[in-house]
Amino acid sequence: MSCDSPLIIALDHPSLDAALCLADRLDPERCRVKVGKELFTRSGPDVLEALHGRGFQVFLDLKFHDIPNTVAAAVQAAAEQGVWMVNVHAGGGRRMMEAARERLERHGLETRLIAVTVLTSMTADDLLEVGVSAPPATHVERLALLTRDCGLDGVVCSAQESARLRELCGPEFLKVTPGIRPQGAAQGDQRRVMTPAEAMAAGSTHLVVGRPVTQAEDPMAALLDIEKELTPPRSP
Ligand SMILES: O=c1ccn([C@@H]2O[C@H](COP(=O)(O)O)[C@@H](O)[C@H]2O)c(=O)[nH]1
Repeated sequence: MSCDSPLIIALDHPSLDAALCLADRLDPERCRVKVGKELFTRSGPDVLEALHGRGFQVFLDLKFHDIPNTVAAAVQAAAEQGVWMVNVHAGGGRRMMEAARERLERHGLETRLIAVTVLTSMTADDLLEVGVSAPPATHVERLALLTRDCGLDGVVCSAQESARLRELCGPEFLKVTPGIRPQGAAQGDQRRVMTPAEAMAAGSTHLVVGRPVTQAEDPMAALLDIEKELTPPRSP
């Protein structure tokens, strides 16, 4: 099933049952879903089959980061399971990203391939501690340009960087942005955050939303509020 919405709901649940319990309340025409490390490690590919069976387009967010041959094989394995999108870490470098992209092309696999730039939980101080003295926005730009050069479809970045990346890499280059926090929502471990409306205005192409929906007392009401925030008011 195809979906026009920019929303990707992160199914960060500890079991297949818990993830499907939420998925069964979502409409695959109104959002995509994301399967990350916890859920995939616990449930394996079964979760992908279950979500595909319900008509969802799935972003498999395993952020592969390894030598080129290993990452290319992992990306191929993900794509062969029919996921809509898969990702690697841009920090794995040019040869790694090119190997992954070439592997998909060679096998005629149409899964979108994107690269994580700087995690949305990271600040300038965090980067400094791992040897990156550039501010997050500068490092994101550098990694996004490299990602585009390697022929990938886009990046994971924070919405705070979307406007600049739209200028640098063009509107078609995907800007998938976690760290989305509706007004008043708990920030948790995220650091570079924006509200849903701000993120769309800044040029994000997709918004990844986890806890503000999954941990809400009423997840469907929380999701509806976000959808309303994203729907432009109709002119009289
Ligand atoms: O830079 C990144 C890359 C991935 N994520 C993932 O997105 C969701 C965000 O969840 P929230 O609960 O809305 O914070 C989560 O699955 C992360 O693994 C990210 O946050 N930042």
